[in-house]
Amino acid sequence: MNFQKLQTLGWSNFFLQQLDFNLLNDPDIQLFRISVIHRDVIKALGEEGEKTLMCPVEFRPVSQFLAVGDWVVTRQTNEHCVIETILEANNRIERLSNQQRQLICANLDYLFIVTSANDEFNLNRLERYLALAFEFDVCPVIVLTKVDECDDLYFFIDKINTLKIDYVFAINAFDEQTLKPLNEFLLPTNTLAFVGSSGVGKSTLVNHLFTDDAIKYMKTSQIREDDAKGKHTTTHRELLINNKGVILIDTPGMRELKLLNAEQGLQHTFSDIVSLTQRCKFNNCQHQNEKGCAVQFALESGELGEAHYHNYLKLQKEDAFQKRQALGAYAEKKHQRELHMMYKEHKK
Ligand SMILES: Nc1nc2c(ncn2[C@@H]2O[C@H](COP(=O)(O)OP(=O)(O)OP(=O)(O)O)[C@@H](O)[C@H]2O)c(=O)[nH]1
Ligand SMILES: [Zn+2]
Repeated sequence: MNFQKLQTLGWSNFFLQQLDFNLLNDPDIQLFRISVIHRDVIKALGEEGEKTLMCPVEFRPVSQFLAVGDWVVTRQTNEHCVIETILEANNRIERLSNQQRQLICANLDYLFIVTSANDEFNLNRLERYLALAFEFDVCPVIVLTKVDECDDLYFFIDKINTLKIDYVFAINAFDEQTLKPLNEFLLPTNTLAFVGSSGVGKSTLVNHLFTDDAIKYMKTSQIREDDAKGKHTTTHRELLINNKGVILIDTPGMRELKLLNAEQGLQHTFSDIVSLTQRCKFNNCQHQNEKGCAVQFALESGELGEAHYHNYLKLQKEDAFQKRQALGAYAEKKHQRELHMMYKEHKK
């Protein structure tokens, strides 16, 4: 096996230790890093480039067992290259979708959390992204974009500093000088992913950080697939390596992670209920049997549909649960960090 080649794909001793060494002499055995998961089509990068893999039934549904960025051991049969083992990952980002966990990506070194120095900026949202990074054990890097467009940079920086994060960068994507400090993360075999709201400048940043070659590579990395109906659909490659050897994971799931910020979405989606709650007699109304509850009144009069209301309650509960879970891990990590700082100060 050509481990040198595999290392350029992010292979490390952590994975090597998991291998059964008898397997290494078996000519039918190969190692791959998953590069695309599109419905049932799984592609992966290995010693000899990209290959389509077969996923056996015990690893289905795929989204619950396998993520882009995972390492797998495969066995070549007459017809297929079949996944035999999924190696334990350094980390895996997942989310709950219809009560089921869904894997999004695996084996990240850094999660770039992108936000912009304008109205989009929201400390709450940043906290939820950080919570996600800490929950799944990925090192967060906060990138504040569009600093060229704001008057008071320190308004934003001061807020970000309250989060006590090691890596914070303020950039103008079109000013090379401001991008330079990011080079410390752009090392060969590092795997990165970007999250952040739409329009904050993720693609712009990726295009700048990943040199011209990589952009061309991204543009030409469309893959044509036959879907079940025999039609051609186009997917793009979800794990990319630029000419410096930096690895980028960009999956649809990663882009949709903004859904984590469900609270605002809920308020928006159920604005009719939210405005009803503002008409309740008591500020702390639980909308159960309280006197003067506008919600109960609207339910009784039929102004508010039962199903609509129950859907709101259900989603609100789910969101609160996810937030508690995530913030729990975040609060814990923040606490540990503060202890560590105190300890360091003390030693000085
Ligand atoms: N002035 C300024 N504009 C920027 C900067 N970064 C990005 N932009 C602009 O912001 C707009 C949105 O940038 P995108 O890179 O498409 O944002 P995105 O986060 O990828 O958005 P989605 O693809 O919707 O998720 C574009 O018009 C960019 O040119 C910056 O640092 N300064
Ligand atoms: Zn009420």
